[in-house]
Amino acid sequence: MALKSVIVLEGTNPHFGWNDSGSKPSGFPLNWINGPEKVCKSMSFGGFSGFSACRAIRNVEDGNTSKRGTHLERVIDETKSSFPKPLSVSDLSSTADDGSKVRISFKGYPGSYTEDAAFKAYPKCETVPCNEFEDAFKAVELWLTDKAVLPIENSSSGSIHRNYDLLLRHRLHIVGEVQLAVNFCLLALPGVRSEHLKRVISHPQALSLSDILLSKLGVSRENVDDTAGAAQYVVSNGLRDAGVVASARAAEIYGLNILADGIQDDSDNITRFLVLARDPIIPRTNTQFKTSIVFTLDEGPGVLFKALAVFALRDINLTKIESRPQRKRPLRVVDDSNTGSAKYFDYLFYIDFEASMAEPRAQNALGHLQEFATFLRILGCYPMDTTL
Ligand SMILES: O=C(O)C(=O)C[C@]1(C(=O)O)C=C[C@@H](O)C=C1
Repeated sequence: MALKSVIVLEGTNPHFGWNDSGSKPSGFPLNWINGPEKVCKSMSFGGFSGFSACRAIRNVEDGNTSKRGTHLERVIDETKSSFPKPLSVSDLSSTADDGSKVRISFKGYPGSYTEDAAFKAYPKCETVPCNEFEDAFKAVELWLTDKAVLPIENSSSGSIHRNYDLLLRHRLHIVGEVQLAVNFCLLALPGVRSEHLKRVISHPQALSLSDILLSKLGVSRENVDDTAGAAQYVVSNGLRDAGVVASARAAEIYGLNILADGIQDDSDNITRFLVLARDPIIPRTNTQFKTSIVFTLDEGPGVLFKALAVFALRDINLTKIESRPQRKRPLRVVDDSNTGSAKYFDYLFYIDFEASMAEPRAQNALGHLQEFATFLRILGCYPMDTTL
């Protein structure tokens, strides 16, 4: 697959000169990290460039929905004439605007759990394997794919921090989430039995979450980038002393036998994935929506308490809070005349809350937060995945 060089303009969504050959992905992951990293400097809602979240939420009066609809709806209406149409919730089907299949980039090999998540969201999608998470983002930004799917947290091992950082560094929008019950299998080449295994290869998370069985087998563990990549590696090198922790679908794709099924230590092993796109979807209220934001605060007693109170005051349920170091400014030096200068770690706070940006209470909560947040960006407003 050849790559055309394109210019990326921030905040607009022109169709670039990418010529889609229509060919199926070869199965070899894409890898082309070479452009300058784009760092988010300003706060914006969705893809509506020129309209900051500050502007979108500040002028909204509590509970005020005029005949013309909410302020946010007016902003969207005003924006329609000059910008491409945002994706709608109905775009969570398997057809793109031009009727072709949705192309989804993901990190890993065919047969990985992330690819399973893409198929759960878009059963007929065409998946595009990538070498790195960043490649999956860039594939969308360069119009090579329509969407990207990436893991964000696991019920047992917690957050995938790298992807929180990438969400901020790139300007894609969260347009959906997928919750997947991850069922690990122990795989090996045909004819190999578990007592022949000296080592087991997989993604570090898959190995650590299958600790009970692997300890019983007394095998050594070898980390690779993804579960399906481990299956491919064992097959292509004909390794008869090595097992793999991966999915039943990976066993089928690479011709491995399943020696044990459901080997995860916790029977409830759920990974949550995000679906990202160039454009946001229009927030609605006819189904349960979630909104994801990232913000920073000044130092001071109770500032995080105040930030969280803007949601509690409006009866908005928080489903996730994560903090990450501000890599651009990891330390804040504060001059205190009594004790000298103090050094604080500076954090970004990521919050998911259960409300749609079409609801006044969500707009009001963010308007309130904006009064004391030093930075605020809405990462996306999207339908909740309530299925497993
Ligand atoms: O290796 C894979 O198959 C993946 O899709 C990645 C990933 C992850 O990074 O969290 C996804 C779910 C599994 O729990 C293990 C690994």
